[in-house]
Amino acid sequence: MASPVSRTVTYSPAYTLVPTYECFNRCAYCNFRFDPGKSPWLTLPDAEILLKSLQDKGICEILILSGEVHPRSSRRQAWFQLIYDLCQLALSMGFLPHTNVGPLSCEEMAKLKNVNVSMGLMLEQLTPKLLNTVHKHAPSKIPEYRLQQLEWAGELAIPFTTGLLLGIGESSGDRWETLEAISHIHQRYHNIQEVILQPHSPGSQQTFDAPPFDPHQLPELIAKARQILPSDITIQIPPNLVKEPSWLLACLDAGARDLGGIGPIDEVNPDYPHPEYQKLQQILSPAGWELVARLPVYPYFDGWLSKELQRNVKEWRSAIGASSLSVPNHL
Ligand SMILES: O=c1nc2n(C[C@H](O)[C@H](O)[C@H](O)CO)c3cc(O)ccc3cc-2c(=O)[nH]1
Ligand SMILES: C[C@H]1O[C@@H](n2cnc3c(N)ncnc32)[C@H](O)[C@@H]1O
Ligand code: MET
Ligand code: SF4
Repeated sequence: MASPVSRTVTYSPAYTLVPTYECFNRCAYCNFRFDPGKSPWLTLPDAEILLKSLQDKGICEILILSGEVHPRSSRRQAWFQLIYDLCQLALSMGFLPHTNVGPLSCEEMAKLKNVNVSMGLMLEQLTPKLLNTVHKHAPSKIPEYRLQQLEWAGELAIPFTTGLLLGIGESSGDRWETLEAISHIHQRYHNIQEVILQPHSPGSQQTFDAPPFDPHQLPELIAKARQILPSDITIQIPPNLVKEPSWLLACLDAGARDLGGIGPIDEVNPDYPHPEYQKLQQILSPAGWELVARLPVYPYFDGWLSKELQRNVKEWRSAIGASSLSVPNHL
């Protein structure tokens, strides 16, 4: 008898709030950033208006995604406070925040744990050679700093999302090393909920002149990642960056089980809109996959959250159980 195979693929109905697009780093592949001081910051009243318009629309996750203010800048404290306040506001309105705003101090991380159900930071690639190329002007991308974030998240018991950015000048050996490093951290702290395998996708703003990561290479990479990563880490692939239906299905066959946060705009890759829910269903259903909404925190981490956060999470889990989330209004 064939062994039973789970045919469920998940996604998170999400909306992205951007505290600021300004960033002191200049990653050569970035289509998001503005120079410091050249982009207004989101205000709390504007965020509240935005969030109000999202209530009762099936959106659960608020992804807080930001450009970065230098850790030693006199504006760092105000930047951090805005992020904290946005998370608190989203929570008070019933949403579940997930913050990915670049490297944080251990103290900043500890504070954000109180207002986030999970957090994230892409490890991207561990090889230091990228500091001479795409990350030449991006001090936040020093690999050891980023690895340390994963460890601090472990020490602080924060459910964490990380991932690899593919096709930015790394070799396949570099990819295995990065996956192995994630695997080691997870074996020590058991804090990594998912790993995103993100194909570099050129946009209209970037300076890095390289082709997109060839999605045809993804299934083999996913299969290898599945062997390296512990089985309780989910592999996520962004469906807007793997356009071809047959390749999306090949990625699932290879072991990917999550499509990440899906919402009206992919702020990181604005030239690649997220597919509509119905479109995804049309691709997945005939192949026997069921597309199921999930929360930004995986169930086995609920116990790591404060009682207050657990209350919000519990409500969303029963809403999902009643499948009121299966077709978000905005998709
Ligand atoms: O729409 C996007 N969501 C991105 N997300 C959102 C992500 O899919 C969800 O927030 C998590 O799966 C939690 O539900 C990220 C989250 C991280 O923690 C780290 C990196 C990313 C990258 C992206 C991204 O490029 N585009
Ligand atoms: C939010 C995450 O998105 C990734 N990121 C930044 N720019 C691009 C791009 N052009 N294509 C794909 N991913 C990108 C970075 O790894 C960042 O950490
Ligand atoms: N600046 C952060 C990083 O690169 C998150 C947003 S990137 C558009 O990790
Ligand atoms: S990828 Fe993130 S860190 Fe790099 S320039 Fe863009 S916003 Fe800044």
